[in-house]
Amino acid sequence: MNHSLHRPKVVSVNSPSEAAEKTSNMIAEMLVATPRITLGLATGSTPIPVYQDLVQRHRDGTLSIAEATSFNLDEYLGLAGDHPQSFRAFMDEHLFRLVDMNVSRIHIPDGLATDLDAHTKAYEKAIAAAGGIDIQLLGIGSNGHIAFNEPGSSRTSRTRVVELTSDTIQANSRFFDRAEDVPRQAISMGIGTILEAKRIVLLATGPAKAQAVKDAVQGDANESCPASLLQYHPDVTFVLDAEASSLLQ
Ligand SMILES: N[C@@H]1[C@@H](O)[C@H](O)[C@@H](COP(=O)(O)O)O[C@@H]1O
Repeated sequence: MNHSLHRPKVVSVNSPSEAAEKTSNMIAEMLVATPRITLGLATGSTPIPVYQDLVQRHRDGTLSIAEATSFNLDEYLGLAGDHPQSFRAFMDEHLFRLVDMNVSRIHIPDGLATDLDAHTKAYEKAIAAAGGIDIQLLGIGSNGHIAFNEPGSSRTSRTRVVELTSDTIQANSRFFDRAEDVPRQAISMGIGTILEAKRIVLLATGPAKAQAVKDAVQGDANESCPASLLQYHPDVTFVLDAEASSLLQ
């Protein structure tokens, strides 16, 4: 494990759409240079314009994702992949069905897995067997969470079942009819898993992310802000719009 701290690179632009474009450029450039790449993918509202941009490039004939392998960060426990609020359904809707990805190389935790210990260990093994993640896309929760690694998650955590905090349940309730419908648990890659990606790009937009971004980039690296633990990785880029970067000094 890497024990030295690094200052993350910050790319700050004006609008959310420019931030998404910078992010999709990084991913597309890597895909064009190395089509057999392994992508780490994220859900949430923030990456939607990144996926739209990748889909557009595919439609324009300038990008193929056919050779790539992908691993998503997380999935709600208890939701089937075809449940409309599952992260699998989100990815199908925003990316997988709209590009030429090979379904056999798409990986996302199974919210209905029964032997969770075996399932989470197999997920880690599959990442390793694919040669590790070449570029991991991340968003950030307003409490600093990455994937579903809530405050208090260890730097060495691996893919596992996690409890969601009430702020996260509240924030994600906008996708559900009622807050009571939001699952209380999820399967999430760990921080240790994420830190093994060769390169990490975290996209954050909007004022609700400004404090978490400040804590992650300029605060101490500790478990109270999980994204601050990215300071242990030598190649992290935060791509921010003006609002998300507004508290950085
Ligand atoms: N597990 C996901 C995270 O991967 C994501 O970064 C976060 C922020 O989502 P949004 O981009 O919608 O603000 O939400 C969820 O909790």
